[in-house]
This record gives sequence, C-alpha cells and structure tokens, in this order.
Amino acid sequence: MSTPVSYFPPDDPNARHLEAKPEALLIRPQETALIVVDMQNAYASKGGYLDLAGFDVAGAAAAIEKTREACAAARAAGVTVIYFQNGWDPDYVEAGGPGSPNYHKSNALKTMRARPELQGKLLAKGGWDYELVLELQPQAGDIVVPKPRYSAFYNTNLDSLLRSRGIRSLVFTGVATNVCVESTLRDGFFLEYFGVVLHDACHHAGPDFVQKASLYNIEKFFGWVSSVEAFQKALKDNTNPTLTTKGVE
Ligand SMILES: NC(=O)N/C=C\C(=O)O
Repeated sequence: MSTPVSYFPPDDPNARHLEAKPEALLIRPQETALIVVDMQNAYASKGGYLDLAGFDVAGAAAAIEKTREACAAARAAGVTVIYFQNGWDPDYVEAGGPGSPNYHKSNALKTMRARPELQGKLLAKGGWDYELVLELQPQAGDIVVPKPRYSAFYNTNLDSLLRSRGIRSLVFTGVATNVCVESTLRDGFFLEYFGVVLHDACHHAGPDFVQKASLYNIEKFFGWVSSVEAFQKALKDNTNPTLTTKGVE
C-alpha cells in the first residue's frame, strides 16, 4: 500500500484511510466536512434553471442518490454536513448589475433577460428554483451556507465556520463539478484546505468532457478524486491501516 497523504501524524488512531486518486489520504472525521454543493431544483431538477438554460440535467438524479448515501455515512461518523445554496434576493440586487461580470456570465440572468416571463423565478430566494431538492433536506446539526457566487468562499461565512470547527478536509458532492464544486475546491486549496471530490456524487454543466477535465484538474493540481463507496468504507472502517501495516497495535 502506498503511503497516504496526511497533514497529521499518520499513526493517529482517529485517522481514516480514504482511497483516492492520485493517492490515498488520511482524514479525521471530526476535522472533515461533507459539502453538498447547490443541490437545488435550479441545478438538479427538470424545469429548473440549468434545464431551462439548455444544460442536460439527466445525470443529476444519480448524483442526488449518491449524495444521500454520502450524507448518511458522514452523519453516522460525526462528519459535519454543509449544504451550499446558490442564489440571490428576488430583486437580484445581490447578483450584481452591469458593473459585475456575474451579470454578464450568469446563465440564469442571461436566460431571464432572453425570456422575461422567467424574471424573478430563477435562483431567487423564496422560490421553487432556489429550494434544495426534496431528497436532500438538511437534518439536525447540518449547516446551510447561502452563497451569491460560484465559489462558496466569497461573501459568505464559510471559512470562519470551518476554522472555528477545526475542519481541514472538504469532501465535495453536488452540481456542477466544473463550476461551483471546482471553484470552491480551488479556493479551499489556496486557503490550505484538503479538497476531495466524490466523482459519482457530482454532475457537471456542459458536455461530458467537462466532467473529465474538471476531475483531471482536481486530481492533478488542486486535490483528490474519490468515490462514495470509498468514502463510506473509510468512515466505517475504524482501523487505521497505517498502524496495522506497520504492525503497531
Ligand atoms: N452550482 C453551480 O455549479 N452553478 C453553475 C452555474 C451557475 O450557477 O450559473
């Protein structure tokens, strides 16, 4: 077995061995957050923003189911579950006007400008599009972080929520791999968080190659790529293989 990456002494009995690419890493459940990125009707339901803007959301159903499994494993192991919820006030003040690049690049805002009958419906707080999907409702102890831009580290309290809990490892699921998942994982990297994406619990926005490209970027430059099965196994298996392979009891 190759030596896993670890930011703490690898013989820590609380360490869990998470199989990942390009190498395994050790996580400590109390210092790990499972991040559920923007699992809202906007991104994961037919008739939501991404669908209306012409993106294929068919793969979101599988990501919802896998995320549900990952959440259950996380809660059982004492891993903090954090939901991101993307959007703005119903008047879109938080979205920014023509002076903001977001005004020009957000496909939700562009779709509403092209189809004025949708104005006030997409990603607006209080509306169906903004709501988290029914299958992934936060439970007691979970945290919800509303965010106004792709990266959840901008104009939110995410960093202080994480630092105050001593969280160092961020495990990502959700939509879209190549936009909000990757943006947040990248910013987390710059803030010294260890970012892991569970590839089978994520769905992308755009052609299939963007999922591959995003996972390649993450694996090669910014973090690690793992699966829900590996995450479940890591949390269930409370023997630290670093100890057992060295023969330490
Ligand atoms: N949640 C996301 O990855 N969002 C992607 C696009 C958008 O919000 O316009």
